[in-house]
Amino acid sequence: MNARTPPAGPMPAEWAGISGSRELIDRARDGIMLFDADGRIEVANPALERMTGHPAGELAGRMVSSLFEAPADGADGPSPESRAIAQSCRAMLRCFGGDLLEVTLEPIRLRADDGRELGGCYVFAHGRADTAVRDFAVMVSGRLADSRRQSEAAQDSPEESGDAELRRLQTFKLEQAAILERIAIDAPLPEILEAVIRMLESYAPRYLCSILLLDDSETQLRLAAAPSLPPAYTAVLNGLRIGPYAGSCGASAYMGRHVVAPDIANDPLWHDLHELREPALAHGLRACWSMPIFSAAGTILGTFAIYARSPSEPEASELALQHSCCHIASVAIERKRALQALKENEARFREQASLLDNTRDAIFTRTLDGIILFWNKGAERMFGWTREEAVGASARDLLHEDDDPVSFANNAQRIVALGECIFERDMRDKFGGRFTVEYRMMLIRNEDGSPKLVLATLSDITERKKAEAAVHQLAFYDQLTQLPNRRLLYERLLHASAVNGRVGRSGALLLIDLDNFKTINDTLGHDKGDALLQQAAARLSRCMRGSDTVARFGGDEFVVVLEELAGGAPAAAARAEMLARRLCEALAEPFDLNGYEHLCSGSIGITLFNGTEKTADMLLKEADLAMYRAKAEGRNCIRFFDPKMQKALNRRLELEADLRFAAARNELLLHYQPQVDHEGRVTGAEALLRWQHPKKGTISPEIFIPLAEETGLMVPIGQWVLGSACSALAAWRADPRLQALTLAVNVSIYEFRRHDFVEHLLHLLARSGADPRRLKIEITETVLAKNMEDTVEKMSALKRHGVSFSLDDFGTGYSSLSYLKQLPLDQVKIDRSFVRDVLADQNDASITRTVIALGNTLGLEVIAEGVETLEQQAFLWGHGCYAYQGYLYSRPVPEPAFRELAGKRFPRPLAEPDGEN
Ligand SMILES: Nc1nc2c(ncn2[C@@H]2O[C@H](COP(=O)(O)OP(=O)(O)OP(=O)(O)O)[C@@H](O)[C@H]2O)c(=O)[nH]1
Repeated sequence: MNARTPPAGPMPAEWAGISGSRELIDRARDGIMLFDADGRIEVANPALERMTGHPAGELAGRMVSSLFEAPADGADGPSPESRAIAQSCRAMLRCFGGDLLEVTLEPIRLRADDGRELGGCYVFAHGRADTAVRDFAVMVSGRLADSRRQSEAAQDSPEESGDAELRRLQTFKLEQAAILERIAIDAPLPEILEAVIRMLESYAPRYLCSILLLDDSETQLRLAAAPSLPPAYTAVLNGLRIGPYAGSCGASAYMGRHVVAPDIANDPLWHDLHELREPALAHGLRACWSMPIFSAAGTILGTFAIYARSPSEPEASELALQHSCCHIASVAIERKRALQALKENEARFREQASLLDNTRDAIFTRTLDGIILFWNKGAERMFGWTREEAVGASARDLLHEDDDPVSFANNAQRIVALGECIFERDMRDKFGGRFTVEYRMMLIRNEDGSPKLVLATLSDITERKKAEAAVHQLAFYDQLTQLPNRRLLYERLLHASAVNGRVGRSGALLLIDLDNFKTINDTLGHDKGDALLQQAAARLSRCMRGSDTVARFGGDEFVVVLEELAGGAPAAAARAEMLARRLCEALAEPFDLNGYEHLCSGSIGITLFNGTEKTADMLLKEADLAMYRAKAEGRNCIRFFDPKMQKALNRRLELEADLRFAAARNELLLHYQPQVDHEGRVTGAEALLRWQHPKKGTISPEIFIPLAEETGLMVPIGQWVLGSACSALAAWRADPRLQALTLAVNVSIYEFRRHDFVEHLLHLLARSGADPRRLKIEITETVLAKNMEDTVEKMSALKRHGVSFSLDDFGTGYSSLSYLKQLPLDQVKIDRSFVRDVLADQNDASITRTVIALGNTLGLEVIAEGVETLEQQAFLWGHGCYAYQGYLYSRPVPEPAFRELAGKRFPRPLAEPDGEN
């Protein structure tokens, strides 16, 4: 009791036996008053005083009616409708200052059998009255009424009857306490319910009781306890269907209220229930009062019935007892069911935990601070820590999260922000073993949404990672050297270009080709070749920074990609060259090929890049071009790709493409340059090839002839030239000015080397109708360099048909006299380079003289080309050269112009100029 709250007046004598009653009244939340038969307040509890504002102790002694605004039934306020317990009703309470307060009133009025008022108890509440308080008030009021009745009946010996009642009550209380204890120790429910019944039956031996429980379908009642009822009756009672006319219990459970059948034999509720009524009556059960057992939530759990052997209705005290028993039964049933639910939950949890234990994955939960709360068997297997060791420990220590604190801090933030996260991580177990996991974290929240804990699921993906790595290794690495292969190189190159472009830096691509590597394979064997490639790869790798790539491009070629070289292009070039030198030096160290010492070198081509303008293929082509230059310039050296080189290359490629179709498109044509004798007469012409390009105009033979030679186009072009020359010669036969002229045609070594060259030429001559004696084939010294026999044979064969031969560019090569003697030549031609400076350069003059002398000695005609001045002509004439060709007479001209020239007479040579060299 509150120290400031004074006791609510003295307790009437009858109340003294009900232990704890005063305290319950004083502590009740609801207002309680007890009044005597005159309607005078005996006790008013502190709650009532607080409600009404009346000073403490002031209510005791006042009339109940003074507290009500409008008493409904005359003197003492609302009149109860039943004999003892009326329905609750609304009432207006008069407060201390005169204010009115509307309350719910639970009236418990007590009357004697003759209808006399015995006083009673009122419970006031703002809402519904507390059922415990109400039950208590009912019980206390019942006891009070009984006690008053008995004291009236036994006026003579009040002490005696008071003592007996006190003992019965004490026994009842003790039994109640014992039952509560059994509930607390979780004794079986049937046992407890039986004890409740026995408690009432021993207090009131004239009664027999039963407890029935509503089944799950909520349509039938099942027998829970009825120790004193005849088994033949309980057998029929068990399974009783509830309903408005289903006997006292069936109706009580159906309607949810106290149902009294004062005489079973005549009661309408029992009327149609023969199967139950007959055995009841047969066993002497005449009255049945059934009360619903409510749960705390207000649902019906079952019924508690009291049977009497004679027709009767319950006294208020009996009702109070029944209430009390219902209450205890309700506590027992609810507790049992709660325990059952708890056990089922636990079993379910254990089952789920065992399922979690059966998975291969490690599953654990941790607080947000990282304290481990749950740790499954998978986690034990994965980490080596037992559940006992792990639960309560810090995940940070157990899982070595400090190895990577930043990442764990990030993940902790992510999980709170996003609710879950997945990542891969290398982990360590208790014994230091390492493995890789896929780590999934999920945030578990409280009902209000606040973070509660983290559920972690870890799958060991070490094997999968290894398999992936092996596949990756096969796909992206060279198996011999373990260097990145061509595929990975392309990726890195792409990445490097993109990065460099973004940051505005240059990168470099180096192509390294080992020099004469083939020889090692050929001389020492493939295994030594392999060993050299492996060692070379290792050396190249050692020279690299981590960010650079060295890849095996194929065969004995390696590619190095340098990313983000500092400074502009010149600095980048210098840096690339420095590294290339280092690479050369590294390769220059002797290699030990399983006991064989081998010296090796490499040729390196370098190109620079910036951004993604050039594709990987373009860069590789550039580096390749530069590398070939390095090879061409003696190997074991470094060359940069020069953009000019590329431009020339591109032009060449274009030209080559055009040249391929030039003949078919009629872009090729022959010009004719007259050849003149010392009398000034035209004796013939040299046919010179011209290419009239539709866009680029006339293209010089000095440009396109070497191109045709390099690209293999010389043969078809040469065939066109020969065919056209033959056609021209055939046409000349009809022109008296031309019919006696010879036509000189240049034949390249490529054509001449063809096995069917002779047949082909004869075929052209025959087909065109040209006179073979008018055709002069000009060959160069290179033709003579190889396979002399074949050359002589072909020349001789043609000569037999009248074709003559001139040796072009004589003196520029290495042809020896012995060659000249063997060849069936008709003419030698002095190269224009000697003629040009013949008057100014001693050497040229003496070579020219020698060639003329030689030709004359061998009986060969000598012709000089490039004759531009009369002085040159005079010199040549003076030294025995009687045939000339050059601008002095005419440039090469189209055929119509040549026809004109053919009849012309050019000036004869002058006398040899003075001061001959
Ligand atoms: N042992 C070995 N040889 C290879 C391998 N792959 C390619 N080769 C050979 O490597 C040689 C490459 O020769 P090239 O680079 O063309 O010629 P080289 O002899 O190095 O001559 P240069 O490059 O002009 O100095 C070829 O003979 C290939 O057969 C390999 O994996 N192992």
